[in-house]
Amino acid sequence: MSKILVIEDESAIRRVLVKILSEENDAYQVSEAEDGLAGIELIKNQDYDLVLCDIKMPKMDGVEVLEAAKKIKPEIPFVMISGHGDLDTAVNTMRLGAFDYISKPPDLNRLLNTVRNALDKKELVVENKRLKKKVSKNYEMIGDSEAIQQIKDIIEKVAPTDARVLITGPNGTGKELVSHWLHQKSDRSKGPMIEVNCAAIPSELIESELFGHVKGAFTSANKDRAGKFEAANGGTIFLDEIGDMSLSAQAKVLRALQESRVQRVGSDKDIKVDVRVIAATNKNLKKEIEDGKFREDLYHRLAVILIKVPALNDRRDDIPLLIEHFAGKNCQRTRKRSEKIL
Ligand SMILES: Nc1ncnc2c1ncn2[C@@H]1O[C@H](COP(=O)(O)OP(=O)(O)OP(=O)(O)O)[C@@H](O)[C@H]1O
Repeated sequence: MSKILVIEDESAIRRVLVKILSEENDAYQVSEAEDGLAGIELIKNQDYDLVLCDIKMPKMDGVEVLEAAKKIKPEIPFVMISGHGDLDTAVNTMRLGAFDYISKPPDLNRLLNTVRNALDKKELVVENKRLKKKVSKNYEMIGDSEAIQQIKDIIEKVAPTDARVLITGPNGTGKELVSHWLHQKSDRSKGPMIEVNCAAIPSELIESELFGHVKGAFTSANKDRAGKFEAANGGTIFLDEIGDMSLSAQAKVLRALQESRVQRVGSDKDIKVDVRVIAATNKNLKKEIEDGKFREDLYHRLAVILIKVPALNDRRDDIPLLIEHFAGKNCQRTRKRSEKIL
């Protein structure tokens, strides 16, 4: 069922619109308001999937209705109805967030197409929200221990800055989870989050993977290819297991960090990139530096903020919560009833 509201002060046009829409589809449930004030009251109290709104009306005009509705229910698409003298205003309302406009007298085909498109868009917006919620649920960080609280506090403080972060801790302790939240809570969250597992890529391929290559740079390079740094432009790159990166790749990453530029393998052309770097490792990088396996200058560039995720052994209070969480998830997946275990 799609709930549509028609706000129009000219009763003849309002009646025509309500009739056309109600007869077009049984799933359209159409309500009407005879002016902007009555319309905005209905929008406040009901959930509409679409509003058709006249521009020129007494008391509160269509632009004011649109602006007020965007503040309280921004997800509702608006289709503006424009008369003779207000076509320019109709075009301008698109900048204020209107989905589209139709002219009076309404052309049947255009009206129905616009209504269908607007309803589709609403569905997509709602679906998108639902999926985002689901994704963030999958990334929920469980734990009440002081260590986890501190990590959450640091994430809140550091995420909105562009500071580089090095996350250390044993395998499986949630380093990737921390990197996810650093990205999600940053201004870059609308940009890409590109993850590279440096340990999983053979050392001879890592440079091409990170920085891309040009055709002919090596035997299998049969076309130009962008690397992960370019793909992460405007967002975040997560270099997981950075302690396993070769020294020559480390040198190139260092240059990328210092100059915010990369060069594809086989090319000497600089490409500017705007990328926030988050790295993680389960290795003791200080020890790796002593052994000559990790560059000290790179360490200092990466560890502007250092987040240490402790092993579960050092935060045993979190174990029952994690057991409940994973058991519950498993029950959901297998559609079994979850029971309290501990
Ligand atoms: N505190 C937590 N709350 C909920 N799930 C967690 C938590 N810590 C870890 N997990 C889950 O455990 C799994 C491993 O976590 P994650 O990949 O973040 O660890 P990691 O430290 O990056 O591991 P690795 O060193 O192997 O890359 C993931 O499925 C993650 O969602």
